[in-house]
Amino acid sequence: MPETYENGTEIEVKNLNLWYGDNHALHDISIDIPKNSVTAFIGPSGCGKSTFLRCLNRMNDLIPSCRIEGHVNVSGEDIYSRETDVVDLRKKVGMVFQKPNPFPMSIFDNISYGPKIHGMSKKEMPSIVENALKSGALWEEIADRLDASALDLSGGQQQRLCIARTLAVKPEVILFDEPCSALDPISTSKIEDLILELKKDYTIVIVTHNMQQAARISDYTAFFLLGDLIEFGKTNQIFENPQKKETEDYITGRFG
Ligand SMILES: Nc1ncnc2c1ncn2[C@@H]1O[C@H](COP(=O)(O)OP(=O)(O)OP(=O)(O)O)[C@@H](O)[C@H]1O
Repeated sequence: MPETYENGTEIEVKNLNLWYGDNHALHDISIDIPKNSVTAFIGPSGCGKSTFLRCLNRMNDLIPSCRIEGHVNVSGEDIYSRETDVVDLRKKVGMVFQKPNPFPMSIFDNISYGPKIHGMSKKEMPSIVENALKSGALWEEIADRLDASALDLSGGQQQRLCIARTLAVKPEVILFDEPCSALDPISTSKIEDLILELKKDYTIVIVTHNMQQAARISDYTAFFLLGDLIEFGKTNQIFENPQKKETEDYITGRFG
């Protein structure tokens, strides 16, 4: 595991175990995720990537059979402590899902929804919406139709809207769960460019099935297999000089 990071550590996970009923799905995971960087989680289907990602903003709380042991600190805060307010946590640690999921309302209302809930001032809403759409690389395409339904946007635009919606509440971390798997190559490349831009201001963690994508956009890569974190390191080291045979087999396409 890398020891120190240029921008410091954003997320510290220690000895995290997770069960769905009797299924022990994550085994004693410990990892330090660097600030203002892109960290990719890779591994074959069912290895626990999405489950682990969801641990980082307590999305698994919504699954009744799920039990978690261990520690997760986000910018120094123990997110599984009794005092943690989950709504505040999910503001700090935003999430973008595999399929774009805009609300069935206007573009403007999609972006202003979160800021309103978090009590941001109504007067500032137009500038909050504009800034979020600019940061989400969507403003120029839709500035003249903020009242149109978000559902009329293309799939790629919807995904950038969902990213802008996450940015509008000013998170510190953004979790991406295979954000491009429903998108064409051009939309995918726009999202990848956007992620590279966003890492200047945010800590990014992305689950991807696409190893070329991990190699293109991530600074660090974690390889998971059957609920174990097998190897974690700088992306070029993981891809060019993996230390574990399982990583090498996966990277070179021998399985998975
Ligand atoms: N809601 C759930 N309830 C019960 N078991 C689950 C649930 N979600 C995931 N699992 C199980 O946990 C394990 C890890 O699944 P997970 O979806 O995290 O893997 P993954 O690596 O993200 O897979 P994929 O790449 O296919 O999305 C699998 O055995 C899966 O069946």
